[in-house]
Amino acid sequence: MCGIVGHVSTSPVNQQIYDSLLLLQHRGQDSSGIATADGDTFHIAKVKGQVREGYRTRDMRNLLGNVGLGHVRYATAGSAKSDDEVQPFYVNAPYGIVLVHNGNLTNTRELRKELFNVDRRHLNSSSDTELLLNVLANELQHGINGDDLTPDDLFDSISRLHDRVEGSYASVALISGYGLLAFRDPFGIRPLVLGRRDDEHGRDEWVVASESLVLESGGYDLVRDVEPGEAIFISMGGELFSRQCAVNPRLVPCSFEYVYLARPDSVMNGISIYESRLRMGKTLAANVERSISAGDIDVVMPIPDSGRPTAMEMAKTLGIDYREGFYKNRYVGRTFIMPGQKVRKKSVRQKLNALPTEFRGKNVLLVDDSIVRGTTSKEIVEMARQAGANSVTFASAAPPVRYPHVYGINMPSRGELVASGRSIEEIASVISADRLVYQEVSDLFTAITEGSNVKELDMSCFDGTYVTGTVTPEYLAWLELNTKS
Ligand SMILES: O=P(O)(O)OC[C@H]1O[C@H](OP(=O)(O)OP(=O)(O)O)[C@H](O)[C@@H]1O
Ligand SMILES: NC(=O)CC[C@H](N)C(=O)O
Ligand SMILES: [Mg+2]
Repeated sequence: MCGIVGHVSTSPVNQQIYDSLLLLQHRGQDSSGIATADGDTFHIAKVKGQVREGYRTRDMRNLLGNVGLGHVRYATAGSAKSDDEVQPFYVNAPYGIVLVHNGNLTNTRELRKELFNVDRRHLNSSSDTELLLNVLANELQHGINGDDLTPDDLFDSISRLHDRVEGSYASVALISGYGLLAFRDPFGIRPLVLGRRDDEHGRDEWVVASESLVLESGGYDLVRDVEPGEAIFISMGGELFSRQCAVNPRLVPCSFEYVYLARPDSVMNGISIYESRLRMGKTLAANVERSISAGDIDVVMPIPDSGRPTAMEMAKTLGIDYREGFYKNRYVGRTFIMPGQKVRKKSVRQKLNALPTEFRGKNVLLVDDSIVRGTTSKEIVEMARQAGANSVTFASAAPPVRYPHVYGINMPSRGELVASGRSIEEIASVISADRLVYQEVSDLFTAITEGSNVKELDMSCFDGTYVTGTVTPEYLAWLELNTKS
């Protein structure tokens, strides 16, 4: 679940991309990259770590041009540490293309072989994004009719790319001398929105981004979500073309965006993330009410940050005091998307601190958006007890995560998931909670989709059903053996 952005502007675009990436930081902290197109020349800057620390003034000065793209990475394929896998990726033919990608491809083994044996393309990393770019380049190379590249040539290439590539991909590419291409996989698993604003002379300026908050902050109007399977091309001069490039597009967005990944102030596929989290609180409160007796809970407390909206709504629905007993160190990022279990565990303690006055002698209901590996909940319950809590009930806005997430969230291995193969009582015992209450899968579906046009959701990590055909038991076993998180 990286963050991606593309800008087509009438003035230099470097600062706009930087600002957009800052707003998407919560989607990836491993590394970041910016590419701009200045005539026929690409300027590219790639940095490790977070946006604010990464870029130097001289990097920014070199990023010339009015068209460009950016990326913040949370590695879900290949390695978070490798310099070679920092996005964007570049190929010099045809034309010169740079590309950024949010998502995860699930037929990488087949693509890798095909690209080498049939297309004779060299791949220099274990990143799936490099595969995606090379498929695009190959299809474009063989799909140009006449001397000039037309939007139709581009869209035909994306149709062929959809035929070859499986998995999730929201992507933005710059094509040297031509413009900016954005496309979304045929299930729209990962998000992408389109925005427009007028410059001071009334000319169009465009943005595509993973989340709508980027648009609001830059003064863009939300035009719409890019449709599943659709490709959008914006020429260097700001003319927009679009086409549905998939044969059977179906909107099946990732439910985990609503649970955890996206910022609450974004609207995704027409659904406000914040409001969906409030609805999760309502349904979860009903579940808690069914499983506890009066007096079991004195206060409702969120696990900052992502547990907040759900906890607030739960407190209101249950008619119990809402208190903030954990104080967050704002300088520690999101722990779940950090690479490596050791650093994740250490960071939970660095990030959250318990205020004993809020815990002493109280029966607390701790609310989080999800329990994945159990790293956070285990530490938090222990901290609540050390701070003097009388009893600890834990509630999760997401149902038990029992299956790998293969579409761009780093949970490829069942063995790591605390809920895999365990009953709810067993999970409660692992995290040392007195009681543990989970959201029901059907309630989560309703909470996310209520009042919207979204009819299906990818809930694979909760129910084990994968929308793309290549995710077989054999693939999952291979993934488990071949990925380290
Ligand atoms: O069971 P686990 O493997 O620990 O994963 C789940 C936890 O990780 C996330 O928090 P994170 O610190 O990443 O971000 P946040 O500040 O947005 O809550 C999420 O909100 C849960 O608290
Ligand atoms: N989280 C993502 O979207 C990551 C994109 C890509 N799979 C990578 O690892 O770089
Ligand atoms: Mg959290």
